[in-house]
Amino acid sequence: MVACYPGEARGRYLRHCDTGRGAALTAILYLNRGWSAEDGGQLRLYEEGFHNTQVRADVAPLAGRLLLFWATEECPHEVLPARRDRFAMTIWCRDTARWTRPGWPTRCSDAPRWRR
Ligand SMILES: O=C(O)CCC(=O)C(=O)O
Ligand SMILES: [Fe+2]
Repeated sequence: MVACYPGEARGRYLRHCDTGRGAALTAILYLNRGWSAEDGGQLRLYEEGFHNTQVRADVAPLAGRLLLFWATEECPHEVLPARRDRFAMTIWCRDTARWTRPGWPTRCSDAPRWRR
């Protein structure tokens, strides 16, 4: 999917998790040349937990930047208001093994964790 967040309307996407898309991983490629901090539109990542408001990181949507994160409650996120048109190409990577293999974790908190 390619999404455009219109700058004129201060396009944004409120805090959510990418659950319900049948995906294990979200992959986003940003397409915005010459993006600066004043343009807003950062992807704000929160600490794990749907209601957790602690900010983990703000990521600028710079052209060529590829961002990967779990499409689970482990990675709540939102797109902050953009002040110019903001483009992003997203692929939700499915993991069919999750549904077919007995005992496979259905929540990332049950799976082996990345070291931070
Ligand atoms: O464009 C982004 O940085 C994130 C978009 C997003 O969260 C989504 O499409 O679910
Ligand atoms: Fe999302």
